[in-house]
Amino acid sequence: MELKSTSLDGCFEVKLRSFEDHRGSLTKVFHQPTFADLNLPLSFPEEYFSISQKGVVRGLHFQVPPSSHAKSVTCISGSIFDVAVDLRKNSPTFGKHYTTVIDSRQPKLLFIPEGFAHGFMALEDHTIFLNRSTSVYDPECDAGIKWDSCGIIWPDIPPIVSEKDQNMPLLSMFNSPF
Ligand SMILES: Cc1cn([C@H]2C[C@H](O)[C@@H](COP(=O)(O)OP(=O)(O)O[C@H]3O[C@@H](C)C(=O)[C@@H](O)[C@H]3O)O2)c(=O)[nH]c1=O
Repeated sequence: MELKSTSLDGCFEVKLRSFEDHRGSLTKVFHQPTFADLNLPLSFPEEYFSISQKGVVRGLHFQVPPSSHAKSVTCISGSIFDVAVDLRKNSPTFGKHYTTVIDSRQPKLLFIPEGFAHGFMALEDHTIFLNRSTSVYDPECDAGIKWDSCGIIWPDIPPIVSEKDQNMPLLSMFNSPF
């Protein structure tokens, strides 16, 4: 695993190691000693995957205090256009975003610290997104900002968005608790 900085302080890409042979491949998404060496969190009490068809947009999500958390996200089938938005009021990059394509065929993680919103668009049918969070899901603290309110240039694919996400507040109207 190899850490790469992004334009947002504290948000990292982590290149994953794959072992390939005639059967296929094996890729590690978590290795505790390596995460410790890279100064990344070691405890991820909730982990899940979602399956999306091409064009599905999920986000931009986060949990507010006292249940805010960091995330380690990746794509294990298909590919995603992944986005992190800095919501830390005192950050020089407040309101700015980082985007990257995560392709399951060239696997990498995006590590998103507390104080960020996260979202993605699935670029292929049957895309599988894998998320690990440093605290469990807390519906009381589950929050978001509208996916198209942050100046992100999304891929030119008709977006499929849930009603919940379509009704999220605009970034400009959002009073960040971070
Ligand atoms: C996010 C989440 C949802 N759920 C439940 C609540 C709900 O009934 C159902 C679907 O939830 P959502 O519509 O919020 O799922 P989804 O839109 O896929 O939410 C995810 O979006 C991406 C962008 C992220 O960054 C993730 O952290 C997460 O917020 O799953 C959990 O039990 N645990 C969780 O961690």
